[in-house]
Formats: sequence, structure tokens, C-alpha cells
Amino acid sequence: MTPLLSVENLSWRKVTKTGLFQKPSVFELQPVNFELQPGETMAIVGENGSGKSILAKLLVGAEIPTQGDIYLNGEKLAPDNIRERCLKIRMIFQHSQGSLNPAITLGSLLDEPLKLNTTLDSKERKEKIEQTLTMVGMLPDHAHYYRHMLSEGQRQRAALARALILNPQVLVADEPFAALDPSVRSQTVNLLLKLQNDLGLGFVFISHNLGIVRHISDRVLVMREGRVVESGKTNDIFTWPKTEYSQKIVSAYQTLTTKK
Ligand SMILES: Nc1ncnc2c1ncn2[C@@H]1O[C@H](COP(=O)(O)OP(=O)(O)OP(=O)(O)O)[C@@H](O)[C@H]1O
Repeated sequence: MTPLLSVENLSWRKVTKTGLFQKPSVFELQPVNFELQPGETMAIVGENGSGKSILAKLLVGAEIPTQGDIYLNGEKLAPDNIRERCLKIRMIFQHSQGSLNPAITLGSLLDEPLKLNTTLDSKERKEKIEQTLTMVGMLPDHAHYYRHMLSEGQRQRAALARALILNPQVLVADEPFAALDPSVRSQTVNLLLKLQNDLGLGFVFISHNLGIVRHISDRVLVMREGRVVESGKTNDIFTWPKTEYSQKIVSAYQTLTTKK
């Protein structure tokens, strides 16, 4: 079966010069390889600065790889065709990072990507917005709401609606659950799982929360210092971690859960 998403030798290198007399710092993401099937979830875990966000940005086209390719349904994505990438692989932006503009209604926010990326007329766009709001468990009326009128959970759903409005095939999220209180978190997780199931979406997310990783991901990519140190099925990684680093994070997680 052709994978939904296939990443081959994707690498990235950046030299940053901070000051005239300072040594430039170099960060290198060593070649990453993985495959994701429709409806599958892959978690990216690892210590701070290991390159998780860079990898997420490469997937959505926010950074250009130094080398390597991304294939969607077997078709190679041009590294600089941001428009095509935006339609098919979408980032879920967190409302906590200010992605919901407080000055415009939710309807206008959802209308923006439709105006930019589709040829739908205003009636069709209105229908699409209402349909997407319903899909994430909101009401068509919420299109008239401003950010301050939405609860924490509704804002999370709005962020999801924004990611889904262009019918993507893969969703990518950087710590999507970190800022949420536990009840909203479990609602969001359940909603995501349902949508994934209904729409066959691939989901790639970065998380430090190994409880959620274990609960929802099919596969895990463990990163350290710019390289993938281990990858595999979630159950295998949690039961038989092979590398020293994976063993360390899994045993820290197990200590935490057995203490509860
Ligand atoms: N645009 C950039 N230009 C240069 N260096 C960058 C850029 N973005 C990130 N880096 C560097 O790349 C390294 C990896 O960063 P990245 O944000 O991917 O880490 P991370 O694994 O997501 O960490 P965290 O868990 O703390 O978010 C860091 O050293 C960071 O300073």
C-alpha cells in the first residue's frame, strides 16, 4: 500500500551568526526517514533543541530542507511549492500562540484561507465554513463570534477548524495539548481521534507528554541532538526501547505513572 506520507532522507542545516566576534552556531538535522499510513498518528518526542519543531516546519513547508524529499500518496512534493503544501499538509496553530486574531470573527478567520486557496464563491465558502464548524462540534452561529466570546475548548476547536478548512490529508501540530486544562485536553484528543478516523487523516504531533503519546500514537520517532535515535511502533518503543536515550525517557515516564 502506498503510504499517505513518506519522508526520505529529509535533512536541514543552518548556520547562525550571533555577533561579529562570536563563533557561528550550527544546527544540523540529520537525515530523517519515516512513513505514515492514512489514519495513522506519529508522535515526535525528544529533549529540548533536538530538532522536533524543525522537522514539523519542514513537513508543512515553513522551512526548506537542505536535502531529501517528501512524498504524499507517492507523489513528490516540490520543496518550494508552499501553496500545494499548505493545502495538503496543515499545521494546527495553537490559539495560545495568538493565532486567533481577536479583531475578526471566527467566520472571517476561516474565510481567509478559502479566499486565498480556492475558487469558491461567497455562498459556497459560507457553506464550507458552516460544515467545518459542525465537523469540529461547533455551531454555524459561532462564525459570528470573536475570540473573546469563545471558551478555551471552543478556541481549540476553532484552531482545528482552521487547519481542516482546506481538506488536508495530514495534520501537523507542535505540542497541541500542552496548554490545555485536562478536561479540554481529553475532549480535544477524542475529537482529533474521531476526525482522523472519519477522514483518514494522518497526524504528526510533537509532545513531551508521554502519557498522551502512548495513548494516541501508532508510531513514535525519538529525537536527540538533531537525529532520530529510534523509531517504531508505540508499543515496541514503550515495551522494548532499544537505545539508551529511549530507555531513559521510557523509564522516567514509567516511574511517574507508577507513583500516581
Ligand atoms: N530558524 C532557525 N534558524 C537557526 N536555528 C534554528 C532555527 N530554528 C531552530 N533553530 C535551532 O535548531 C535547534 C532545534 O530547534 P527545535 O525548535 O527544532 O527544537 P525542539 O526539539 O523543537 O525543542 P523544544 O522541545 O524545546 O521545542 C535549536 O538549537 C534551535 O536553536
